[in-house]
Amino acid sequence: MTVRIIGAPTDYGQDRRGVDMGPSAIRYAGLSDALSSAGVDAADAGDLTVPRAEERNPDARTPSTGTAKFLQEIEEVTTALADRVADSVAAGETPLVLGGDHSVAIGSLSGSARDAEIGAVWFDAHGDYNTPSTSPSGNVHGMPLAAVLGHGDWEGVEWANAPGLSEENVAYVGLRALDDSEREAIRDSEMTAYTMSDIDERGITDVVGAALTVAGDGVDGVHVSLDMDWLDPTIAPGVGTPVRGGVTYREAHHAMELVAETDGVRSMEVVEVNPVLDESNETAELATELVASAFGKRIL
Ligand SMILES: NC(=[NH2+])NCCC[C@H](N)C(=O)O
Ligand SMILES: [Mn+2]
Ligand SMILES: [Mn+2]
Repeated sequence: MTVRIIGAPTDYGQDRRGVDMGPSAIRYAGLSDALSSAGVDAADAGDLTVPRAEERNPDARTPSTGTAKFLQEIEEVTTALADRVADSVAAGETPLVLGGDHSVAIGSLSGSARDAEIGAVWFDAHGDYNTPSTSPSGNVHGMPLAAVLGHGDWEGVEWANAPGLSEENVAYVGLRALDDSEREAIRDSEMTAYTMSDIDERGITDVVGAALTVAGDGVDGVHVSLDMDWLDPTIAPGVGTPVRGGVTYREAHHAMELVAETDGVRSMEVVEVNPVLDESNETAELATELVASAFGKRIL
């Protein structure tokens, strides 16, 4: 199996600078070697070209509601990313996107879903199901799932919609921080949502197994989206929107080991690593380890 590494060094989806350095931090943590030790061929396509915010639209950082900040920039980045991801899948590879903030998922998912039906497992503290009118922050990293599914204001926004992904094949794992409107929208949707409480009650093995089944049901493949704030901030401090009560080190590894066992992984992304907020690159190192587990690395 060839894993095609695609860096997406963008921070346009949120307010805390530095997450654009995520791809460097993850490579520096030894991603290629970790993938080789998992037994896959790693081919690094380098980074997408992302224009600096300072050159573009500095005023757009002013907090606002009723909007989606840097939407023009995000459209440019994610449409370029979608092409790279689609090309990689078409070449028989498995693309691995390195964020960047979670807005990159718009590109990963629409690229992976081009000419195909896919499912998605969303490992995240957050629902990322806001629309410009429901978002409390205007940050697009809180909206990518709504965008690709065409929910609310995102309906008919062609560059952002991924018609090959339907709600029935989306499963969240580890939710614990939802905005009120988001909570309602997720309940009303056809998506399956496993919260941290479900993990407490059923255990990680059961929950991840169920999520993979939902995502993989009747589709051509599954996209795995790993937001590093899914983990507890004590082990993954280098993220912009940390939330207490996340999964442990072992739960995370075991979840990724289960991902590797499915065989159906079509594409993956690891996002929200912010080296500026990190402690000696430990979040990037953990991201690297988890990716290796997701691609088959085993203890014995
Ligand atoms: N990918 C993330 N870290 N998303 C955090 C989203 C936080 C909040 N729900 C918002 O929409 O602003
Ligand atoms: Mn998150
Ligand atoms: Mn997220």
